[in-house]
Amino acid sequence: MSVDKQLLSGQNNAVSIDIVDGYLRYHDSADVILARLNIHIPARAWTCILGRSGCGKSSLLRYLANLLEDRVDWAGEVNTRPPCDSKDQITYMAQQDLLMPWLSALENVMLSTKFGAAHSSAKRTHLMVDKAHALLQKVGLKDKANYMPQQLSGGMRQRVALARTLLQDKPIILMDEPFSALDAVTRYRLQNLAYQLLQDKTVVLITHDPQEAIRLADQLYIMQGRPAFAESLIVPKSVTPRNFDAEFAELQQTIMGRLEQDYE
Ligand SMILES: Nc1ncnc2c1ncn2[C@@H]1O[C@H](COP(=O)(O)OP(=O)(O)OP(=O)(O)O)[C@@H](O)[C@H]1O
Repeated sequence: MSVDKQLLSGQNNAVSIDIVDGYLRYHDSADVILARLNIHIPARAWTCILGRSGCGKSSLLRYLANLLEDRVDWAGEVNTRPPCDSKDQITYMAQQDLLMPWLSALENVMLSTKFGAAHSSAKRTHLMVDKAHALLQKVGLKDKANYMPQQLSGGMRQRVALARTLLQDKPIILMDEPFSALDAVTRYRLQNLAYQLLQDKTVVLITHDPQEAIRLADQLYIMQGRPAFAESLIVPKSVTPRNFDAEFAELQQTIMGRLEQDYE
């Protein structure tokens, strides 16, 4: 497929990840953070991960995103299917929007195109600008393309970050509490938007919010213990994003019980 066609259509290659017997320890600490960690992350589905503060959720995500590089000892397997270099397949979206304050919303969405731009043709650049505008429209910020981050609300900034994530068009999206700093309604709306826009992606969402996890999860894990392992919980059969019902409430209660136990 030509670069232009790829840009227009998206890569659309589905990738699943299996973590087998994961073990993680920071070089500068004697504490083992993760051990015997087994997680199946299916392609084109949402895998949500909960766990007490400090259990190692971000460490796991950052390791998968290749952000910990030489700072940890890792043992165990991370198998992607189809086999691929996960570095090329992953976009990481953090709790903080990480927008560059000196760039406009549009330029922030296009940030990834600045790297390796040496080979960019004028046609490709033009195409990316069009695509960035189209994505800003999708996230409801069509009229804010030239706004600077400080002129946008927290929810708007996270929508710019979402558009930036989409522009990269990688099959795997790792989200580390992307909605946690937002008020309840903005969070709810952004969950729906992200769900809608990331339907063909393999998504891993770390959250502290059991309701968020239950609304969105096709696969749900709780990390617990010291060092932490992951337990899979069965989610309701209803379609996501789920509405609140008896099954939802029951699972929420189960999760709260597990989390509470783990603080003891
Ligand atoms: N660079 C580091 N060196 C040593 N230990 C670290 C480092 N970064 C994090 N840790 C430790 O690893 C453990 C897991 O941290 P991590 O941020 O992954 O937890 P978390 O589950 O994401 O927490 P939270 O939910 O509060 O964000 C913590 O005990 C933390 O102190």
